[in-house]
Amino acid sequence: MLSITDFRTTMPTGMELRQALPRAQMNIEDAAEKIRPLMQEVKARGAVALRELSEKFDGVRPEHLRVPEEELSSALEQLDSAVREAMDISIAHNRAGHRAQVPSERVTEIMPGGIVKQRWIPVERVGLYVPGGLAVYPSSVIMNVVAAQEAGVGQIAVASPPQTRFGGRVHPTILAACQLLGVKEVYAVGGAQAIAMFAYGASGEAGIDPDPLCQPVDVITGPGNIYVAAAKRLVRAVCGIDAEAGPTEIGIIADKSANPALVAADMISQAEHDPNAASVLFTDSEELARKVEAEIVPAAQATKHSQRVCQALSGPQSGIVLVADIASAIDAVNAYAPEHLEIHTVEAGEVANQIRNAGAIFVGPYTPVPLGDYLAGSNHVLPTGGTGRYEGGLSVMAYLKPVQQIEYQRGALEKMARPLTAFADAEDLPAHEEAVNCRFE
Ligand SMILES: NC(=O)c1ccc[n+]([C@@H]2O[C@H](COP(=O)([O-])OP(=O)(O)OC[C@H]3O[C@@H](n4cnc5c(N)ncnc54)[C@H](O)[C@@H]3O)[C@@H](O)[C@H]2O)c1
Ligand SMILES: N[C@H](CO)Cc1c[nH]c[nH+]1
Ligand SMILES: [Zn+2]
Repeated sequence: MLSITDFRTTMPTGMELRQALPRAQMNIEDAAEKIRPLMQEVKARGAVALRELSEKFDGVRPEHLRVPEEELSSALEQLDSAVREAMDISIAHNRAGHRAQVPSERVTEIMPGGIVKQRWIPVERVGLYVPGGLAVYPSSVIMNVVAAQEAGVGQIAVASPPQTRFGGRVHPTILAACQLLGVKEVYAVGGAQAIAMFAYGASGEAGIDPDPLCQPVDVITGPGNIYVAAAKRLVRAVCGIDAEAGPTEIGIIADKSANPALVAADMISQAEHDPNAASVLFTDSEELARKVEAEIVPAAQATKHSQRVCQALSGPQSGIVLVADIASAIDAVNAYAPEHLEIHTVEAGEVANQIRNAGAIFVGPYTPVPLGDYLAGSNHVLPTGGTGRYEGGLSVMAYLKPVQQIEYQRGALEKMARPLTAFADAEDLPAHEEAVNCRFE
């Protein structure tokens, strides 16, 4: 079921290594070309286009694109008590984790009478995407909303696909999570069309919706399938986004001390998200590789979402990478930059310290990815497709702008007049020096 890439005798380096590792064939650029026209439709025709696109991609035409407030409150009233309790724990853990990320304002005295203040200002309005195609993700409501709230964002809007099973409404657990967190602006809009609605704003349909239906936002965050990730890439010129958090990936570094049943279970757990999900094992033990394959085949066939799990595990994006030693496994992982990385080796903490590129790192056999998906207090919205080489997971920083505030007194500016004149002369910008010198004439 899992393909084998054998680097034990020779391992490529640099660009060649990146290309030799298991990766999905469908790339985000191809997906972007497919959805570009539909995003222009939303920009031009607002709610009318949103309803047409829902019919085409979600198989249902939502009556209310903007979810009425009564739907939100009744969803929370009807929420199962065990799920409510789990959400409460997740919210508390995530609040603690995200509050600790908020940087404090800093004032630096550069010279007597001259200060630079580093401020962190939240953006005004954000659009948060919550997936709802093959599975529904109330946990992603918590991951997005708690991070935005802890950053101090004032206006929070959420979008999630309309569900055929619920007559074109957003899934009730997603609505309940929104209500629990005090989010009142929720849209039954999914996929790339939701990202377009947030980026460009959308007019309402005459006689049905308020007009405008949705105002444009400053930042869009949240996970989704390849079309959602591609749409976020396309709107980068008009608003901020978090990392490209596309189809899920798990990388596992394991040595012969690892428990093959746990490794197999964790690879299956993330494969169940999407047929395009990737599960890759990096190991220096051929014996472990054999045992994992023996565990994974029957387990993948028996699990509830067997079809998409088997498709994900046998696709070109998944497999086993055999390496000469754990140092080579670390190099291969750094070249791959998995969304999630689990470490099942002796001295797992030391291996973790050598990882440079991964969305989140899960250390030891008692820290499986599903813990981070729901309850660990870390964020599960994480970079995929190798973007973890230069982007991090969702945090309060996605919603905060660093702004420098500068204040010099007369004496400090006077001291800087001479060197400033020299700079302005060197750049042949005499009006710059005049703007300073005129203050002292
Ligand atoms: N990286 C992360 O942080 C992270 C976190 C959670 C989930 N995920 C990923 O989110 C994804 C959720 O995917 P999903 O499909 O279940 O839900 P989704 O909400 O992301 O996508 C569903 C939407 O996709 C659109 N769509 C479907 N087929 C299309 C097509 N052919 N062309 C254009 N648009 C199309 C539809 O509009 C639909 O509303 C999974 O890939 C999962 O692995 C990633
Ligand atoms: N593993 C996903 C991140 O890629 C997050 C998630 C939500 N629910 C279950 N899992
Ligand atoms: Zn998951």
